[in-house]
Amino acid sequence: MPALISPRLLLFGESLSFHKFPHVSRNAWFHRSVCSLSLASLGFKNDHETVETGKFNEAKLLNSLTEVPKSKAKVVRSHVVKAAGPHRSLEIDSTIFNAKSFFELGLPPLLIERLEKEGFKTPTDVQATAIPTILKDHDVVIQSYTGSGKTLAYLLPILSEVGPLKTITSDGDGDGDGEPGKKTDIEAVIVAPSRELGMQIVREFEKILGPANKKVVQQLVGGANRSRQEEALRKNKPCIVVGTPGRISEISAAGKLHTHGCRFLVLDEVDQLLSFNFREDMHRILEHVGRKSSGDSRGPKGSLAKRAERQTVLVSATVPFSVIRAARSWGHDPLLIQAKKVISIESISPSGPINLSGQSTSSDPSSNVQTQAAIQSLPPSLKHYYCVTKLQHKVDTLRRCVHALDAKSVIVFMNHTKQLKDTVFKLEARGMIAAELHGDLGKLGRTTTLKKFKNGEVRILVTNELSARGLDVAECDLVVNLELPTDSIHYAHRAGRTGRLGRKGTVVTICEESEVFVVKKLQRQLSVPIATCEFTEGKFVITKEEKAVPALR
Ligand SMILES: Nc1ncnc2c1ncn2[C@@H]1O[C@H](COP(=O)(O)OP(=O)(O)OP(=O)(O)O)[C@@H](O)[C@H]1O
Repeated sequence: MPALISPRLLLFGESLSFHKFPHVSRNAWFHRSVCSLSLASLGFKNDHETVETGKFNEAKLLNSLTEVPKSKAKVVRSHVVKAAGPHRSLEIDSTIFNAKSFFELGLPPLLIERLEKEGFKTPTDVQATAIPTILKDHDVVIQSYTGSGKTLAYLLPILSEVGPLKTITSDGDGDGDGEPGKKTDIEAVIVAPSRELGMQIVREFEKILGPANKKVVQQLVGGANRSRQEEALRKNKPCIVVGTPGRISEISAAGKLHTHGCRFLVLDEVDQLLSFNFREDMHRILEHVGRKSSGDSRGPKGSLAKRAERQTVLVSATVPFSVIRAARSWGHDPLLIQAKKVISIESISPSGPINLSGQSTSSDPSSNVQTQAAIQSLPPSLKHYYCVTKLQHKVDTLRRCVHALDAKSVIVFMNHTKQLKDTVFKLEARGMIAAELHGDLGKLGRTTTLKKFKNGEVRILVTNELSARGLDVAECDLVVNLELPTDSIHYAHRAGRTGRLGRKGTVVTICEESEVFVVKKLQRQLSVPIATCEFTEGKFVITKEEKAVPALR
């Protein structure tokens, strides 16, 4: 049971920003010794030479692969991302960034130039660990908390080897075929479970590639005109495609997408892509994209030799054991990459729950697969609360919650479309600017709503699981569960829509008395304190501050 540390009543007026609440770091709970691999065992040597130092700083990278106590972590700079439209800017905690530049990670100069132009100066921890590992041709699983920059962690190594920004090799074009400019096949396939996420990844690629190179990447998402996508493939000959499983496999089955020579296969939100819904399409993709690894685990692959196999990158904030199993069967000596750790997947026990730190698994009955998968998926800067109310008062409690916290950009999660529509209607009746986002809306409706929410025209987005994964709205400062998520994994992805990239964020679960036990269970499973709160007379009142008992002990 969670230990109650201070059953006191805290009062905060509207004038006080909720960002100023005392922050309880989760890091202490998760500080465990890890089975980190050395750089040598990963094959990191001197081949990432930099002009600045003349030599790749191995010691520095080794530091990045081992746990650094927070107090000793270097603060590089404070990153403040500009808010779109009338949004305010939320401050980013700079400890998420390690003291390292993209330059030191072995990325090519053209790519670094583009990164600088777009304002990306310093890699996040997971990027600093993932980029050199992927550049060394390893198959990987990238697991780090929501909003920690996992997209660039795989996108940058791909652009180092594919497209116009890549490293120039001796044959002049970087593809090792000795024929500059010749390209017949797709070189990277990125799969995402939703249309919105797919489009977001495309935009991230386009941002880095720059306006002149937009055609290098093609989106193949469902809900959009398929023949137009096929026409673009034929005309533009992109080397990277990003899409949803159904659309990619459809176009591939029609013979319009040639991926047999593909070098990179990325499955973003892989645990969701492994679900039953996507089974057939994923099967086709795995069979037709690149050449699967032989599974021969003898010795590392020659990094200079041209790869004959595809490199498989699996990505998610939540990694259940099914993902570890998948990585083993689809990859070659796969590695698990976390913010400052690299763990051999072979060292993770095949039986029982997965312990992401590489330790032996716990005998604690609470440490089941769900717990293990969701743990470490939440940004440490998030604060979690729950508020008990009657079913018929939920929307009113939501309104009071938004007012009391003075939240500017709110995502409200519900489970059923009908109730979701009712909530929007009620919020609007109370003078709040709200909009619905769910799968029943048409493509145009979804895009427009999302755009309005991102630019601040809509204050409250009422949605369902469609938006729980990957949606990146920097200025979202409050997530509300108006209906409970089904489990800790769903809670983690919902919660992760706020507190992006080290920003502060608040998650409030509004539930009935009979549902409190579920919140307590989530607290235990996620090992985060979820305090009880109330909203009275425009004030946010913490009625009980809880301290979570770590799930893994
Ligand atoms: N090094 C960096 N410097 C500044 N901004 C960055 C950096 N890396 C990523 N970002 C920005 O941080 C935001 C969050 O990144 P991203 O969406 O990749 O997180 P994520 O870990 O994939 O989250 P989720 O698990 O929710 O999908 C994005 O807006 C991205 O552009």
